[in-house]
Amino acid sequence: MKNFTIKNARVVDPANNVDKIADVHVSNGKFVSQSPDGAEAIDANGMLLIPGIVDIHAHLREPGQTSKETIRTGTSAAAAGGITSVVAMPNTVPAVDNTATVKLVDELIKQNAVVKVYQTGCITEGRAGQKLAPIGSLKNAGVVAITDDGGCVQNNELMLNALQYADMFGLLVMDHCQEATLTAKGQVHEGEWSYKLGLAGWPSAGEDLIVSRDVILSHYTGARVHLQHLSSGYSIDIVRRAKARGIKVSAEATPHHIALTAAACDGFNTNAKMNPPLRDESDRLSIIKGLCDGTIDVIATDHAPHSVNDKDKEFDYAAFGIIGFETSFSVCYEALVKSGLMPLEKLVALMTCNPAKLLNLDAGTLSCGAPADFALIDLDAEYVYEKTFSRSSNSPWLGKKLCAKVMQTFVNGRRVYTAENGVEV
Ligand SMILES: NC(=O)N[C@@H](CC(=O)O)C(=O)O
Ligand SMILES: [Zn+2]
Ligand SMILES: [Zn+2]
Repeated sequence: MKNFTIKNARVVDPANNVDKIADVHVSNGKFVSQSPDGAEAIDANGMLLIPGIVDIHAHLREPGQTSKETIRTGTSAAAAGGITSVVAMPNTVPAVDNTATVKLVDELIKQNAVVKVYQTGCITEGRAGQKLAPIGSLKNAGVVAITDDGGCVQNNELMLNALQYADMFGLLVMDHCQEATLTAKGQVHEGEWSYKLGLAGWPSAGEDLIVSRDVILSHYTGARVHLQHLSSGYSIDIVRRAKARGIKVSAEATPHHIALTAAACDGFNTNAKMNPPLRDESDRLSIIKGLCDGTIDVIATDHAPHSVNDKDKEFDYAAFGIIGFETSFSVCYEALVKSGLMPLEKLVALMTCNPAKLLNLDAGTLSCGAPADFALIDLDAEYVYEKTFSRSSNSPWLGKKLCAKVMQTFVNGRRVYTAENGVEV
């Protein structure tokens, strides 16, 4: 299927301000302006056609934790979610804190990835927060950002140095914002549900402190900083004010913090246990306000697979994190667009061109000459979320009814997924 035209789709391409019924032409893996020679016609029948989703926060677990996920299983799940570019976090075993590991993972990606995968490197050696990783070498080896995700650099001087070094190399620092003394023992958001369940509380002040610290350091150094998976309403106020002052800060939110609150932990549901925790309805509404007014730039899944062994235990002992690739678009569409809170074009921007722009990736648009990465979605479909291509099944939406189903996903003009036949490698 080298040359083809998708006909009669509702094409939404926020990078080009497009929302109309149109034909989309593909030749040799790229979007082109006219129907190419010998093009096969594919009737999309009014389905939604969007640029492939760009997910800048995900855990693929390879190397080291392949019982939870592999690059093959993780990227298969991504394809099923309409995601064509994935940015992998470096908290693998070993952690991606040196060039040799970047090269090893690159090989694994080349051999196994179903969609495009970009790597991040660690801020500190072994994510231990003691000594900077070789940031310049990591950049030369191809990482697109650095982060100690899963943990947060507590030492302010080290973080200041990280921002300065990364800036010299044109690398973005992404931070998992969490002050250790306030959060180390936390299980669920401190409030109604920590009291009801009798579990250790996790105050949002732990996030707010580091968000403030990072804003201050970004202001001081002039370096960019990106705040991962924000969960606290007050954090979003801090980012809003920082942006108004011209500080180079960006932020992301996850589908679960957009759609759920701590109430999902009722019954000690470990599939609602994650880092940072689900919080109050007021926090959820602040996140949505932040997405609508541009304070939060990006939606990213924080796809975090964990095996049944890691999850099916007492709440205190269960691992933090949920899978999110396959449900991301459906969950956000329902919470944001179907609810009338946000136009479809805005949601698509938050999931495609905004994240691509943040990391300067050649993705997120249907522009002529761009790689033909796109997804076809049936907005009217309702379905029960059951099977998962992920090796793990730690999702609060398993067995639940969702809407807006990804029907087909294309990478470089090649169909890699259909709802009918699954992943085509
Ligand atoms: N989000 C999570 O709850 N867990 C992530 C780590 C992280 O994103 O902080 C994981 O690697 O399992
Ligand atoms: Zn994190
Ligand atoms: Zn993460």
